Amino acid sequence: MNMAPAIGGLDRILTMELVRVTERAAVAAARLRGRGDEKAADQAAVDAMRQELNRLAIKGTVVIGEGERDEAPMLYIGEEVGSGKGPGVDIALDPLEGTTICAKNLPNALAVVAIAEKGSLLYAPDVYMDKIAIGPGYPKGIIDIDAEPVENIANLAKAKGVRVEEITACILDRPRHAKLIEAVRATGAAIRLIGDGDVAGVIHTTDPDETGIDIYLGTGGAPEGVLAAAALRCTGGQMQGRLILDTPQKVERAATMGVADPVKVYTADEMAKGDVLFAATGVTDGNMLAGVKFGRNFITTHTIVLRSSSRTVREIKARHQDLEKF
Ligand SMILES: O=P(O)(O)OC[C@H]1O[C@](O)(COP(=O)(O)O)[C@@H](O)[C@@H]1O
Repeated sequence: MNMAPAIGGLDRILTMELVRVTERAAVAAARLRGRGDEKAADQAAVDAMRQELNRLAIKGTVVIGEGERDEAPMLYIGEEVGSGKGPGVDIALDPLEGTTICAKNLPNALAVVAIAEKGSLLYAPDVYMDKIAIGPGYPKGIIDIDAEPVENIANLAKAKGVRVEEITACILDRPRHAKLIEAVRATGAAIRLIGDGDVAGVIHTTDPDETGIDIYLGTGGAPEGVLAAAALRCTGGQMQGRLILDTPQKVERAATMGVADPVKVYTADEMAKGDVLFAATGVTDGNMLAGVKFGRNFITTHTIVLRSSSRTVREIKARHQDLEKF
């Protein structure tokens, strides 16, 4: 008997179940923090996440995953997960978002998963995506991926009621962003340059008082873009993303995944439709989530779990005493 009726599409009990999925992946990765071995940490997170996903009462298909089938044993695109006894759902995941961050034990590595109704997530190929994002509470239309940074930042400062100098933009520290960085600095706004981890970068815009980040700008992975969009759908922020399909092969590949217009600008609503559940657990300490702590008698994890249909934001700090399970 199903005790928890589906409200807004997905069974709400899944929201809490999802926490275990990212908790386990985060603990597995955290055991390999700071060891300089990206691959080992990623594999540990993948194995732990797969094990927990397979306990969920869903018929899940990984649509945003760790690459193609031939790259197994990673959680590949098209892999079926779950017990097979529940509803069919789309799953976007990154068992270790920020593999290098974890290997160096730097801030903001996360274990991340999003679940949506079948056919609701953008099937993004593993290409780059141009992204712009701000948090909730601003009028629609104040950011535009095609506008100059000066315009987006001025609009945001005005809507926030602060001076441009009091705005902070988060940008991945990459040579490809040299012009963008110059343009943002020319506005007078501050930049937080991050080495990796733009899912966290986008999510940080949803709570500027806590994180100090007002806007995310720049180019990162498209799969990470869909994951971030899923989070923003739940918190009410605004995001735009455009796939960078700069070769005929990429255009063709995207077309086989259902992308008819190669230059389309997707909003968060278009990248993650319907009822969406999202969970992220800190692997390393970060601006929003604490990393995994290994104590004498228990392991501590810190997770946010979000749901779009209710806009609920839950923060779960868990003490895991049954250490055998980890
Ligand atoms: O390192 P690149 O090629 O600039 O790609 C940027 C992407 O890599 C990341 O920084 C880290 O991704 P991984 O966890 O796969 O290492 C993402 O957050 C970001 O979207």
